[in-house]
Formats: sequence, C-alpha cells, structure tokens
Amino acid sequence: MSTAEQTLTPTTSPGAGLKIRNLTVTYQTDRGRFAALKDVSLDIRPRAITGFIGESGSGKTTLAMAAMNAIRAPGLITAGRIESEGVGDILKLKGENLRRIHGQHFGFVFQASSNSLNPLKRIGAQLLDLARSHGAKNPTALLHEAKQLAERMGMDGDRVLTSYQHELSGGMRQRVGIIFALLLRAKIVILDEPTTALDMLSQQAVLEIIRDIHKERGLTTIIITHDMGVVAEMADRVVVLYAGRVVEEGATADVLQRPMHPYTRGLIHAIPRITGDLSDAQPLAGSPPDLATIPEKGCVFRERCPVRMSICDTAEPQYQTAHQDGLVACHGVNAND
Ligand SMILES: Nc1ncnc2c1ncn2[C@@H]1O[C@H](COP(=O)(O)OP(=O)(O)OP(=O)(O)O)[C@@H](O)[C@H]1O
Repeated sequence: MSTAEQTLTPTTSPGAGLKIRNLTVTYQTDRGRFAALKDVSLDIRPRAITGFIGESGSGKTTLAMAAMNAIRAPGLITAGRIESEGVGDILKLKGENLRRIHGQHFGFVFQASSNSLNPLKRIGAQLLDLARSHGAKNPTALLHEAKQLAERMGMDGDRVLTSYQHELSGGMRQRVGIIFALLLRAKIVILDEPTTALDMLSQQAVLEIIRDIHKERGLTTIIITHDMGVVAEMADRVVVLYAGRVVEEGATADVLQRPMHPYTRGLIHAIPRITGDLSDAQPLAGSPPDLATIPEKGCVFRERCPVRMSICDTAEPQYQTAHQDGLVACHGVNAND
C-alpha cells in the first residue's frame, strides 16, 4: 500500500453502491415550486461505471447532487431514502457528518466546480486545504499523487500545482476538477460532463484514465453526460432520464442494443452511428418540458412519443423489469416480449 493510500482511514467497506428510493426533489421558481425529480427509485451498483443520460434539464445533475444530499436552496429534497454501505441513509446526515462524506465517501466534480476554484490560491494549496479539511494524515503524499494524476492526464504536474486558476485553460481546469474528485480516494466518484471542454484527443485520453483509475481503485463511478458515445464507451450501466423521471435503466450493452423506451430509442437514433455516418442521425422531434410544464398526470414523454396510447394521458407508467436486471417505465412496453 502506498503512503498516500494510508493517509485516510477508510470510512466505508470496499465497493459502495447507492440504493435510491422514492426520491423527489423540488425547486422553487418564480412560477411556483415544481418537481425536478419525482419518485425516482434506482440502484447504483458498486464498482460499476454508471452513465446518467438525457437532454438538458432532464434532472441528471439534480439526481447526482441529491444522491450526495447536496441539494441547496432553492432546491429541496421532499421525499426519499438513499442508502450506501457504511453510511446509512445519506438523506439523514447533517452538519459535520455530511461534510465528511462529501470528500471521503463521495468524490465529485460538478459542471460549475471549475469556476468555483479559489482564484486567489494556487491549485496545490487548494488541494492541500481539501486534504487537511478532511483530516488526511499525510496531505503531502496526496499532493504528490495529485501531481502524478495531472501528469497521467497529459499536464505538467508542477506547473498545474503552482498555477492559479486563471493561468489554466478550460480543458486544464476540467482535468484539475477530476483530480479534486479523486484526491481523497472516495469510494463513489461523480463526474458531471467531465470532458466537454476537451478536444477529441484529450477527451479520449482523459476517459481512458478515468476508466483505468476506476478499475485500479475499485470505484463506483457516475458519469453525467449528454453524449451517448461516452456512455457506449465508458459505462457498464446506463440510467436514462426524462423530465425528472428515470425512464429506463440497465446494462449499457442491453439498453443500446435493445432500447425499450421510445425516448431511449430517440436518443440513440439522434446520434450518428458509430460508423460516423451523419446522414443516419435523426434528431429527436420536439423539446423537453421545463419544470413548470411537466404534465402532472400521465406519461411525461407522451407529447413527443411516436407510440402514444390513450392510457398515456391519464396514468403515469410504473417501473417494470427489463433487460433481465434493469427497468423501464412505459405503457407501450411489454418487458416480457
Ligand atoms: N437552482 C435551480 N432553480 C430552479 N430550477 C432549477 C435549478 N437547478 C435546476 N433546475 C431545474 O431542474 C431541472 C433539472 O435540472 P438539472 O440541472 O438537474 O438537469 P440536467 O439534466 O443536469 O441538465 P444539464 O444537462 O443542462 O446540466 C431543469 O428543469 C432545471 O431548469
């Protein structure tokens, strides 16, 4: 075991997953309070890479933040339970216990985080602050490991650690965000659009490193993305979100080869096939509702659905088992077919 590995006492057993049950999150807006996630139940498997996919506004970031009990006003978790090994119900944690798991149980980088680096402190000093604030016994060893991670991601480690945020390009800041997420050797790592600021080559390289570190450390990794290509390449399992509902979930190979929900089929057909034949792509018609216009009853996807039936106007589809060990919520699906 390296020195860096000994610096934090593990707070969890190896391989932590998440059991999310009946999770509802609302946001207060100037038009009222609306649900951005409604009654979501889902298992995130330990040691798997899970991709959250869906159009902008579908609730991917809200789900990931809620999973860590990190929703802030004007958002509110109004119902649910989220269990994780060694932590219990995350939604019951408060104060210091919650702060401690944000870093030690969950490592994370959200889209806004690259902007939330402290502009007045060098990156190395901020990494040290994070390590110390979590009681790391050997923060210097963690800093050394951060430098090695920077180098694995194609950067000059010394330069990154001695730089201020404004001295780094967008792509470098994005990679620095990933280093922050990995610093404390958390069991569950959440990466929100980790490679959007990167060119294709760097994107490939960074995804490969994320995959390598995921395996080396036995992580549970969640990747939030708009990009079905990233899901296909990285994820063992995929969670498809639409208007605050999980509409389909399963092993990536199953879902991509045999999508059951019409929204999943639409997302897959909207991207050029792996062959890169742009003429194959069929954009998904219409656009998703905003919070205030999500239908209160019936299926939230029906306005855009090519297989809409009359029951879709009145009853919200319930989860049914699909793909052996996944789920789908659609009236038009007979999962036993
Ligand atoms: N602070 C907030 N106040 C009000 N509404 C919010 C807030 N944050 C998110 N929302 C709304 O909640 C819904 C889900 O947003 P969320 O950011 O979770 O979606 P997303 O799938 O992650 O989108 P993106 O891919 O654009 O990041 C959207 O309708 C969004 O407008």
